[in-house]
Amino acid sequence: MQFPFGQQVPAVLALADGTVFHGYSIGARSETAGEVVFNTSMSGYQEILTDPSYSGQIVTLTYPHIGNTGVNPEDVESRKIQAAGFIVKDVQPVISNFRATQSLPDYLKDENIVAIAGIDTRKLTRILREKGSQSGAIVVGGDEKRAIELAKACSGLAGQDLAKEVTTDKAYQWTEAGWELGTGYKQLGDSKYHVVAFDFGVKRNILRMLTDRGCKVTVLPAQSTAADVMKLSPDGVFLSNGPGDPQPCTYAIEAARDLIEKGVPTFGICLGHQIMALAAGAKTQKMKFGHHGANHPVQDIETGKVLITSQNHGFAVDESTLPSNCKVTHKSLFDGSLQGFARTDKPAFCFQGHPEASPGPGDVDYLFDRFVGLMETAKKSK
Ligand SMILES: NC(=O)CC[C@H](N)C(=O)O
Repeated sequence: MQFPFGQQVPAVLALADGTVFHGYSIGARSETAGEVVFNTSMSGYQEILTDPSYSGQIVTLTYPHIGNTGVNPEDVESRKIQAAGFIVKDVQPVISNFRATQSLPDYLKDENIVAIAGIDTRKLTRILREKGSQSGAIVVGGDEKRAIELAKACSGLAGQDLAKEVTTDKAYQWTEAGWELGTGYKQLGDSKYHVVAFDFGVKRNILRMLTDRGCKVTVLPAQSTAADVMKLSPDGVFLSNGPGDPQPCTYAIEAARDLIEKGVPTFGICLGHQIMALAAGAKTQKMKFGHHGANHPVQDIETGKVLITSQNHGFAVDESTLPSNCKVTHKSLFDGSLQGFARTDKPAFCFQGHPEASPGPGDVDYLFDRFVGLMETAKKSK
């Protein structure tokens, strides 16, 4: 095996089923455990690492060459790396990108993230697809026994409320808009709407997509109540993405139910979609290996159009449990699972995938316009 960074620091990855992979460390010299999931995106490793929805998960990328474009301080979806660990096939020793300020391995080391390269990620992905996601552990130094022990001791994500772990401590205003070559991130111009966003682990690009559409955004901690939100007189409420199991987030389910009942225009993404479903009385369940990638086909049921979407979820709403005041708007063409629904009695809708992409295609960004449309209609009828 060739070690591209000179020094060979062995590392081992073990799965809870006892499978072991030997490779080399490209991050912190430590150990980590988490649920191992595979992501099929070909680019966007920095956005993936910093997506708070990956908290508690060790991510492996199916694309084999990672690190080619280095990292930069702009392409982050939150303030730090959130994934519990990282697994890749080959890390490139040469960085080629005009925006790069650091190599991926140096970034992983600086952020104290345990990561392994040089393993057969295709074999690993096949195991996860066939048997389903499972716990795993990476141990730098290569102690197989220790890695198996750690993997077996890691309990997985079902029943875990991680939204309250990753959320902001305090409310804050968000004014950063989309990125442009030459100028970088723009700032909010004139604002037309005030959106209150629940931070269950929100990705920054979601907030930028709202700012780009003239929304002034106030971000609130996950455990804020409907009364906290109403005090801010919002035109709309946004329920963010986030890690872990939606079911134990009872505080969020209750707040969402109250706000939707009051008729406040509401938009939910991913964990926010699951919370909106639970608030409506539907049920969620753990998926076998989830959806993680930037190339997932989803059908818009109203138009029949097929959209290529970004996805990152391990739980899903059971469509058969949706009450009659919810209509299905989107479905996955990979496995037929529910991807979006709208309330028929209230101005509220949600999407399981990631319309903000980052990384990924922008096929579903019209959902942000739909949210603005709901706020506009509500404003006019006031
Ligand atoms: N990206 C997300 O919001 C993920 C939602 C939830 N944690 C899941 O895995 O299904």
